[in-house]
Amino acid sequence: MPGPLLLVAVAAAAAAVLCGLWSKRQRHALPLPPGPPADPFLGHLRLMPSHNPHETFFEWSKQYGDVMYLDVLGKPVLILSSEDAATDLLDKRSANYSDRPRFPIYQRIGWRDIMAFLPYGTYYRKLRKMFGVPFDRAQVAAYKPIQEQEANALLMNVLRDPAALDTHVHRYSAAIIFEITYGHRVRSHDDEYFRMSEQFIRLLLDAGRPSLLDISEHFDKLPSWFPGAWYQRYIQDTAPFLHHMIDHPVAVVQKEMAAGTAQPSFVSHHIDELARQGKLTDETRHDVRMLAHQILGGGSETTWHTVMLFVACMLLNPDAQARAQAELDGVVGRGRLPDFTDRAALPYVGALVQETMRWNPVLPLGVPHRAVAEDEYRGWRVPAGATVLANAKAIAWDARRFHEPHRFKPERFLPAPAGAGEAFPVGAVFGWGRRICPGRFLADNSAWLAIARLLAAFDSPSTRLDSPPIATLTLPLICPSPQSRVVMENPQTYVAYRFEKSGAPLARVELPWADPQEGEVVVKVLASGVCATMVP
Ligand code: HEM
Repeated sequence: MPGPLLLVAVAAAAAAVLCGLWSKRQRHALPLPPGPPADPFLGHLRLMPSHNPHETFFEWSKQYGDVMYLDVLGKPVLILSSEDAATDLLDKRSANYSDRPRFPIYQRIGWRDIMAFLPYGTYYRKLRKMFGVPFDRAQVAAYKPIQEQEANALLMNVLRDPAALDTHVHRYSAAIIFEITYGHRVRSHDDEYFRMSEQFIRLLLDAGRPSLLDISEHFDKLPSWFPGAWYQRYIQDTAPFLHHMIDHPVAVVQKEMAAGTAQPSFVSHHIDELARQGKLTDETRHDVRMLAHQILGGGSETTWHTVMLFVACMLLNPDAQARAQAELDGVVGRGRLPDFTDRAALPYVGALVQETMRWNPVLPLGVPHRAVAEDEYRGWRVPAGATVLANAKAIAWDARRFHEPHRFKPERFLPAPAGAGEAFPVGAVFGWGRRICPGRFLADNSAWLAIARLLAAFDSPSTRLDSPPIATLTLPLICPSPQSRVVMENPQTYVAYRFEKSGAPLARVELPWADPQEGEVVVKVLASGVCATMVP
């Protein structure tokens, strides 16, 4: 005879199973979230925008709401266009929404084990743990000297060749990553690693951005003549190069470690640690290689685009630039460059960095998540396997959270009464739940430093490139004394100096303020960068 406790347990289990079946059936009967009218066979395929899908989704969300359903060749896609919906599903229910859809192109070019594209599971969690510690909030402080050194190189490069600003900013973001990851210092634009990262970006751009079609489960089944079959060449071109890019730098670190010349780095740390634990195998070496490559993939282009976006924002919003420069002048003065110790005293510059990130999120649809099991949300059914996209642009431009969201207004993030006290949309910028960007603390420091120093040293370089220099100075490139005293020839006009040596232009400096008074300008060429001071 079974005891009463066992009977109760069996009855409870049966009830739970029946309840589960019943609620599953009931959930299955729920309607799908709203969306534009679909074709009976192709679903929304023909409506799918090939360019800037986030803009189209943003427009659709005004009609269909913040939880929108699309069907792409039978694949369910959910678009979340509000902070509430994205937080409810991707943060609060992240046990179900931390998976990724398959990325067939990426898998074929060699990114099978790239953490950002891995399904949520044991292997992903292992890699995320290995990735996490060196980039947590406290640990990233160790990288500040690298960021400062590269910010100085950025200023010098902009000074020498302002027209190549984009390349200089790319070098800044890539060089930080290369030194942290492989202990490799980028010393020139011809650096082998920097060239590799340029070629990598070119390949991505040449091939075009993978579209929503590429994340479809059906991608593998598409014939090569199918519109958009450019991927065939893309895979051919990219795979061997990527292989080299993934393997080579780690092989170099291992050689240097054997020779005792390796600089401390993410790779050397993990190899040492694995060896110490007796776990250094081909398999774990592969993990380290893929993680190291992931740091560049996740961290370089995003930071580069953030800084370039800042330049665009300054060209469009000179008042915000002037206000940030006034704050820098007041706190830092003009005799040195800002550094991390000034950060807390520069609230407007901090808000300006945040507003740059909000105004045009670098990843406007984030990275897709995937619902593992069927779910119910606000009375709608979310099918198992649905791709879930958070529309960062719609969230960052939500008029219920941000006043005049289309306008660039750093002060929105300043606490009242100085500003509107609005909350920075972390999710829209850095993602959600267990998949939130693990490089966000490093990224935040890199973006802040580059922006603060560019503001301190230059005044919209790209707008002033065409201004003819009004004074030509002859200075050696590296000044023998740290200070060179220069008298301005025409103080009323905009200041642009060309440094020449033996008649050949070496560099041109544009001083960071627009209306100098009459007097002398002291141009300091410091080991740590360039700055200039007005002497009344
Ligand atoms: C301003 C710069 C950056 C922005 C805007 C940014 C943004 C993002 C976003 C939106 C995601 C997707 C999160 C999600 O799935 O919900 C992501 C993922 C990721 N980011 Fe960043 N990121 C930046 C810099 C970095 C840096 C510097 C690193 C490396 C040090 C990095 C490494 C990664 C990795 C590894 C992932 C994948 C995480 C996962 O799937 O678990 N990112 N990032």
